[in-house]
Amino acid sequence: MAGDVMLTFNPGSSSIKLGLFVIDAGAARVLARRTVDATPDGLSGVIAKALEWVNDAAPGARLVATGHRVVHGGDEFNGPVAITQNTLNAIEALAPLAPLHQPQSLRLIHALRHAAPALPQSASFDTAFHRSQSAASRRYALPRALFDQGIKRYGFHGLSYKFIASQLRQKHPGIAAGRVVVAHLGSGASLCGLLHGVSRETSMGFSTLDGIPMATRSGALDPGALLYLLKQPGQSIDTVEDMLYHRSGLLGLSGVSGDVRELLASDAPEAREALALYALRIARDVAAIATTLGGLDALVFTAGIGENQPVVRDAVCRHLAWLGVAPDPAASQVTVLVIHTDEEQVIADEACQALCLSQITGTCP
Ligand SMILES: Nc1ncnc2c1ncn2[C@@H]1O[C@H](COP(=O)(O)OP(=O)(O)O)[C@@H](O)[C@H]1O
Ligand SMILES: CC(=O)OP(=O)(O)O
Ligand SMILES: [Mg+2]
Repeated sequence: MAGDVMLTFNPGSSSIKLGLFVIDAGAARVLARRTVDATPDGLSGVIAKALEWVNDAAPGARLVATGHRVVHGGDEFNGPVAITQNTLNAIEALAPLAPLHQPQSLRLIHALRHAAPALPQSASFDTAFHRSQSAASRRYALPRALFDQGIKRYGFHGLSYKFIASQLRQKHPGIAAGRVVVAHLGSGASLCGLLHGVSRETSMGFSTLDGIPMATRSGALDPGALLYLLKQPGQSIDTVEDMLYHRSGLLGLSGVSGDVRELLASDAPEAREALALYALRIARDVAAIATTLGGLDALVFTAGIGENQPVVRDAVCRHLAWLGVAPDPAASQVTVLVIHTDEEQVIADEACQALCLSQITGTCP
């Protein structure tokens, strides 16, 4: 096929999702998708594989741009940007704030710059969608100076929430105008409270560890427990960090797996307990976020677990019966929806915006 195409990279905690988009009149339409597993050491291999995939899936097409999901945009970025040396420096400075994700994006961006130096690249930030939150929602009850030093609740999964908000506007305008909690339940997981489609609260805070338990991450933890652990003889910061990011959550609780599918198939009582605790913690945070919103009109489930696991959805809904949520849509006062998320489409749309693609491709409408 001839024509112009764009490649998107969405490095998550469990995989890298690639998207291939046709660019037409400055807009992106999906052509193909692919998920690759990537260990940090093999990332340059991912670039070679991705470029080969573009040639196979769109033979003869011209690759005109790439877009990256970058998890942390800090206070620097409130929307997508073209990657230049300056923006790259700012993204690099934020890497310690998202140690599971940011270094992956940086390796991909550098490897692409090396492989295709003239190819325009853009960055789309998970944090940008939450910039609409009030200072009260973004503050920790810490000495005020720390907020000014960046110790605040940034929130993540913003590309997913942006997509869900746009789906609600298009397909459920009445709900989009109301009080909605979106549960993004993937390997990484968080909740977002939307008021009129705008983020007002989220369960993840300063880092991607906060909020509800995840596949291998702990979720919210008493800071006192962390201090205690760090003071134990022989304990290093690196071991505690590894435990919180890689050995906790559903994996740590069950001792079986971080994958909900394996937990559901397991007979181990620890697996059942892990799933029960997961649903309770999600429901507790939905209720907390509903308080910020002043009530709840709809609950939306999305991402790998949210979209595919009715057992988890039903367990969450049962805990929220007192709020008017029921698994059976006919019996529920609160609308319960399952909406497929598409972070790749948001990355592609934002790349068109950040890179002025209609100018690059000469197809200005
Ligand atoms: N039918 C399913 N298909 C895919 N993923 C599923 C399914 N059921 C549950 N999952 C869960 O979804 C997780 C992946 O979700 P995803 O949103 O792709 O996460 P991430 O972007 O964080 O890698 C897996 O760890 C798995 O536990
Ligand atoms: C921010 C985050 O946790 O992302 P993911 O769910 O893709 O790992
Ligand atoms: Mg993800």
